Amino acid sequence: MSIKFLPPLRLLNPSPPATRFPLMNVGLSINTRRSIPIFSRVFPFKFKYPGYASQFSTRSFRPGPTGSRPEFSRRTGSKPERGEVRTSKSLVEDEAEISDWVSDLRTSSFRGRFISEDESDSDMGRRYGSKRGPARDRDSGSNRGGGREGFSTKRRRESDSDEFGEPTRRRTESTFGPPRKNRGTTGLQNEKSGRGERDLWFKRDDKRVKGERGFIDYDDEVEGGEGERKRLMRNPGGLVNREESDDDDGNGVFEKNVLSSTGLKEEFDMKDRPSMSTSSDSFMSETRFDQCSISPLSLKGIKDAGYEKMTVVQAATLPVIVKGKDVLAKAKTGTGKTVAFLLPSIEVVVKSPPLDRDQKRPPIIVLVICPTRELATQAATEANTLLKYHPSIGVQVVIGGILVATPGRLKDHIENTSGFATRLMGVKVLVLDEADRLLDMGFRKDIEKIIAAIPKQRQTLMFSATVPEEVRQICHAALKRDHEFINTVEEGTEDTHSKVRQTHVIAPLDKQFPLLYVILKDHIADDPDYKVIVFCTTARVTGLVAGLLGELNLNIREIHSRKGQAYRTRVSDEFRKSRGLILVTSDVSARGVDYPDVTLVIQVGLPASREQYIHRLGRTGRKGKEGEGILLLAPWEEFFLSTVKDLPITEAPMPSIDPDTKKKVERALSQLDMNSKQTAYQAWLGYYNSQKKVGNDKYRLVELANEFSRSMGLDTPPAIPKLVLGKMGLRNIPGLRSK
Ligand SMILES: Nc1ncnc2c1ncn2[C@@H]1O[C@H](COP(=O)(O)OP(=O)(O)OP(=O)(O)O)[C@@H](O)[C@H]1O
Repeated sequence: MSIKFLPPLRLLNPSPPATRFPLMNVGLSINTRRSIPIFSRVFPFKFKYPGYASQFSTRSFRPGPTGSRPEFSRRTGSKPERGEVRTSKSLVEDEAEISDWVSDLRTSSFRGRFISEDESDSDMGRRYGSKRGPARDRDSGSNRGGGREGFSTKRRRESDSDEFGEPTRRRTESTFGPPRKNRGTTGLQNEKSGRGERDLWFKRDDKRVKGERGFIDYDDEVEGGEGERKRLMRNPGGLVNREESDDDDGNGVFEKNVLSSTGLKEEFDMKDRPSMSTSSDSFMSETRFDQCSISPLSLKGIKDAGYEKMTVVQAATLPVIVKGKDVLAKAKTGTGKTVAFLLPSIEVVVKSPPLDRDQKRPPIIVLVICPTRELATQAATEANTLLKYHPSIGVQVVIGGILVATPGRLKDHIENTSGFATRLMGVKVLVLDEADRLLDMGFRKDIEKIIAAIPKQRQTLMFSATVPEEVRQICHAALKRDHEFINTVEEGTEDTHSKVRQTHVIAPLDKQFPLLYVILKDHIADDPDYKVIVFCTTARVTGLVAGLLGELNLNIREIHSRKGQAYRTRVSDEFRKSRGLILVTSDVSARGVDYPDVTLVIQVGLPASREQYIHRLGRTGRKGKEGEGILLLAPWEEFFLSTVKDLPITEAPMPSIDPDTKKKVERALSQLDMNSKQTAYQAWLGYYNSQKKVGNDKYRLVELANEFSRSMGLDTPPAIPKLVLGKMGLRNIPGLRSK
């Protein structure tokens, strides 16, 4: 598989000097934990280590009206505070499902042209002495920031990874205004926490001003099926589901090259790390982008995107990242993490010395890894937005690029594409988006390979809405020891948004289809502008539920691995723009997908993990909006609630199912074709077989599967191929029929 580089855009003019970062006023409480290996501690107000003391002013923090704690508890290193290494359960299908959503992005929308011009004419080049010649890692050869440990040194049980699907982001349109291109202002500008703000002071003390130029080159590929395959090899129970999604483990490779920017940048130091006001759900800071040391051309792109103020995670991480620190950042869903890692990464490209224009293979300077192709696409789209004006700055020399990729294909290229490994030697910034997902067993081997293929001397950024303890324990594999853990989720508050009401309904399987119908009907009656996502456990079960709801005349769309790329892209776009629609989906849509204004998220059946519950729920209540989440479980799945007991999930009053509704649902079920029930049954069995708490007792598992079969209106459970039963370890279990 080869990577084709499309002609990049031309840069026209050097950019004027960037503004510095004088003041950062963030409107939210942030926990920034500074951690140092061995002495991992939380220093909410006081920074014990001299290196940081110099960065933070001794000014007292002004507490917010809530009198809350300070922000930025910072931790360096990732020594676990407590708690065991949580095992992760291997599964299953859907993370590779998204693979082909984005083929349209191979089109010219991302293409530009590259015209190399004589740099000597560049005003910037004259003034700031930009060098020509091959890009090089200025810091190569040393690892001043501290060592990184290999995965092998970390404890983690390999047998059970507990996540299985991560979707993607897409953000062509914002809930806060017209499509990005036309947006002038956004509602976000008005979304202040209003609760006790504190100032963040920054001081520029290393006043290096440089010319910069960049070349963005982007190759987005299908997510790594390989890692998933390996994972499933270890977990035969997952094979059934994986087989469901094998068909979309796309081989498509598409790319764009965007010639990026030149900007003049003054480096800044953060003098003070101020406190934030404490609205646990306000995600906006008081800091405007134009107060920051960002190249003016990026600022123009930001303005066009309708962004004026930074979100809290952006304000919290930018000053640390631009100082060159490794960062592990945790911020709630839908709070702008993508821009948080892209913006400073772009600045690194912009600052890099120019390449010899004859260089055929410009190095990759920033490597962004996302678990799914869709997420990679969204990140690239966001990068494109931020880089919108960079092509006009007239840079004549390509100096390097940004590559957004999924782990599997990236690994393939490292192994099979000639010259690719050399290009990777230019990597200065590695970003792991959805870091916890990328570090779990499904991807870890690929990530190890990738990390081995890029320079040790680099900056690494990891972002996610969930950072479980085991990730903190293994993150040294990628991060320097003195990295900072920036947690924007205030300690003592939930990982979910308080504006999202969460309830659970416990009902036996035979009641679940009618209940789902009643819940949806009620919601539609309440809110004519409804926009609902229904998450199901596997692709096949998703197909079945979609079929059923369609038979019941609800306005539904479905997205899962069994649907082709063009269909998914179309449905995804439609759902993004529409109201009055229900999206029935598997976990391909669980992480990162940026659908605006989702009013309700329903999760049917056991979520693969606590993290997966949080990410799925995070499809609603984005950018500070309200939302609702309902978790529909069978009584034997109730144990899951203990894994999310810190979240405010209350018991919902049991909706009543009248006899007519019951009959209507039964009739609709009887209309569904037998094949969809058979495949759903098999997939259901595979999914729960891989869920330790359910799958450990095979006899009980089969009883439950047959209960599910009856809930679909079948008197006799469908027969399953012997081979599949063997792989699942279910041969000779009473109650199963084989063929
Ligand atoms: N400073 C900003 N002002 C206004 N909107 C912003 C800003 N930064 C990002 N956004 C928008 O906020 C939305 C959510 O951003 P993003 O998808 O990056 O969130 P996230 O934190 O990565 O979510 P998830 O955890 O679900 O992946 C996007 O539509 C994005 O365009």
